[in-house]
Amino acid sequence: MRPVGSKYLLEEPLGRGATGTVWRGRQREAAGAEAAVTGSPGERVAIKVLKEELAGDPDVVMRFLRERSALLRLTHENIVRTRDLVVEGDLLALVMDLVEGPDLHRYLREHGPLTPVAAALLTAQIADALASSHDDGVVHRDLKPANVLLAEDADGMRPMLTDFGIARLADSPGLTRTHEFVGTPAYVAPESAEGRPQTSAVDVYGAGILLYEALTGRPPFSGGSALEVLHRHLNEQPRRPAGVPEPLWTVIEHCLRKAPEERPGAVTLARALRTVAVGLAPTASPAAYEAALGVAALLAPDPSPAPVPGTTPAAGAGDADPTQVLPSGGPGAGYDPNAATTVMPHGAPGDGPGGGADRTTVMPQQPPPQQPSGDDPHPWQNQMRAARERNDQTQFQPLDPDQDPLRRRPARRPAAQRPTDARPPQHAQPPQRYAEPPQRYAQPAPQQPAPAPQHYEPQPRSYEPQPQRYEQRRPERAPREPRPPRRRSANPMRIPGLGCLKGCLFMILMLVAIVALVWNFTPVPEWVAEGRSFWETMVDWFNNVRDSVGATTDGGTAG
Ligand SMILES: Nc1ncnc2c1ncn2[C@@H]1O[C@H](COP(=O)(O)OP(=O)(O)OP(=O)(O)O)[C@@H](O)[C@H]1O
Repeated sequence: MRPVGSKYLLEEPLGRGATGTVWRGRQREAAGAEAAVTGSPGERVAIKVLKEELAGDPDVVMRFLRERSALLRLTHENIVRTRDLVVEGDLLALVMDLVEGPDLHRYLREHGPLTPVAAALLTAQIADALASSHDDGVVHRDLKPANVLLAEDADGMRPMLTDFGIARLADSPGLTRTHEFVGTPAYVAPESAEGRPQTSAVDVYGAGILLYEALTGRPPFSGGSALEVLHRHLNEQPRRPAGVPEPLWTVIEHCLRKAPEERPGAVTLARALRTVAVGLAPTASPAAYEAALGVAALLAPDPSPAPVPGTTPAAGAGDADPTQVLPSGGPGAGYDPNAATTVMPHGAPGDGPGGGADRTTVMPQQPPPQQPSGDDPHPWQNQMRAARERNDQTQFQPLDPDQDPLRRRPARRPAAQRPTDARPPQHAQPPQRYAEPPQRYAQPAPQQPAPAPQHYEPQPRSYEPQPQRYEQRRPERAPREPRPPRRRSANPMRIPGLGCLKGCLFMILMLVAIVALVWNFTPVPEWVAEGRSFWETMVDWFNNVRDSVGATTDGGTAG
C-alpha cells in the first residue's frame, strides 16, 4: 500500500484511463477541513491519480488548485462525489466516493442495449446530474458511457456521473503547447470539433449520444479514423435505428442538433425523458402516451446555456483558442470509437500565437489566471507550496519495489474479479428504473382508443436480471499485517561508500592470497631467481612438458 498525501492509501488499481489511473483506496486518517468529506480511518475510497504529464504541467496544477472548491462543491445523487484533492510532490490525485458496480460502457458491452424505458430513465438521471453541475457553472465536456458508473442501491442501479472537471483540467495550455488535447471523438459535439465556443450544450449533445448508445449498443457516428468520426459529427444527420420509439428519437434528434443553440437544456431534457418513459410504459394511459408523442413541444432550446470559460467569445473573439479536436492520424488510422478519452495532437488552423495561454479556463466568479512574466514566480508555485505544506505530514514507509503499486502497471480487471456488493441484484426491479421487460414494448399502451401506431419493432433485449454477476463476491480482504521493520546494518552510522570500501578490501585480500599460493606452490620463485624472461620461461616449460609426454609415450610403445 502506498500513501497518497497524509490521509489516504492506494490499495489496488481499478482501471486506467487517458488522464490517469483509478485506484481502490482507503482513508488513513480523517481529512482536514479543506476536504469536502473528512471521512474516518479505514473508510474505502476511489482515488484517481492523474498522469505524470498532467501532474507535471504547471497550468494543470494551477487549475487543479483553483477549481478545487468548484469540484468539491458538486454534490448530487447522480454525481460521484469528489471528497478531496491531493497535491503531493509531483502527484495530483482526486479522492472520490468508491462506487461498486460496472460503468455503463462495460455494462452495455456485456448485457446489450437497454429497453427504451430503461434508457430514458437512465439518461434522465444523467440529465439531472448535468443540470445540477451546469447550475454550478461546471460543464463536464467528456460525457460518455465509460464515465457513468452504475451504483447499486436499494432502488436498483443508480447511474453516477464521474470524471467531472478532468477534461477541463487536461485541456491545459501546457499540454496544448506540447501538442495534446484530451477528448473522445465518438462523443464530441460539433462545436468542440470545430474549435468554436462551447457551452453546456456540449453535455446535452453527449447525453444524446449516450441515449442513442444505450438504446442500440453503439454511438451514432463511427468510422475508421478519428477524422472520419469528427467529419460525421459535423456533417451527417444521425439516422433513426430500428427499434427506437418515435418519442425517444425525437429527444435524441433534438440533443444532436448541430447548432448548439437549438439543443434543450439539461433540466428540459430530464423532464422530456421522464414524460417519454411514462408514456412508453405498458401501463401508460392514452393521455400519457399522447404526451410522449408530443415530446417535441417540451424540448425548447436552452435560453441561457452555461458557458465553458476560456472558449466563449467573451474571452476575446480573436484570441479565444478553444478546445481543438483533431485526429491523431490521417484518414485510415485505426480508431476505436469506444476507446477511452483520446489524447490528440494539437496544431490546427486557429492555433495561433497566444492561443495556448488563452485556453486557460477561468471560473466566471474568479479572477483570470496570471501568466508568468519575467522573473516572477509562476502563480502555481505559491499554491503548490501551500498545498505541499498541507500534506507535509506524509510519512513514506520503506517499501519493497515489487509491492509499490505505483511501479506496477495496473490493468483493467475483468468484471468477474471486481468486488461487488453483497446485496442481491436490485436493478431488475427498480422503481421506474430499468426493469421494463422487453415484451411490454411489443404492445400498444392499454386503454388506448385505437392501437397505438407501431413506430418501432420490439427488439430482443438482453437486459435481463443476471443475479449471478453480483453473487460472485470476492472475500473481504483482511488488512495486511504491518511489515516488520527492515533490518539495517549493525553500524547505525550510515557512512557513504562504506560498502564499496569493504569490497575493495576483500579484493585486496584475495589478491594477496593468490600471490602467496603462486609463490609457494609454483616454480615462479626459481624463474625469478634465474632472471629469465617470462617468455623464455614459458617456452622452456612447454618444451619440458612436451619432452615428458614424448618420453612417456615412447616408453609405453617400447613396453
Ligand atoms: N469512483 C469510482 N469508484 C469505482 N470505480 C471507479 C471510480 N471512478 C472510476 N472508476 C473505474 O476506474 C476505471 C478507470 O476510470 P477512468 O475514469 O480513469 O476511465 P475512463 O473514463 O476510461 O478514463 P478517461 O476518461 O480518462 O479516458 C473505470 O473502469 C471506472 O469504472
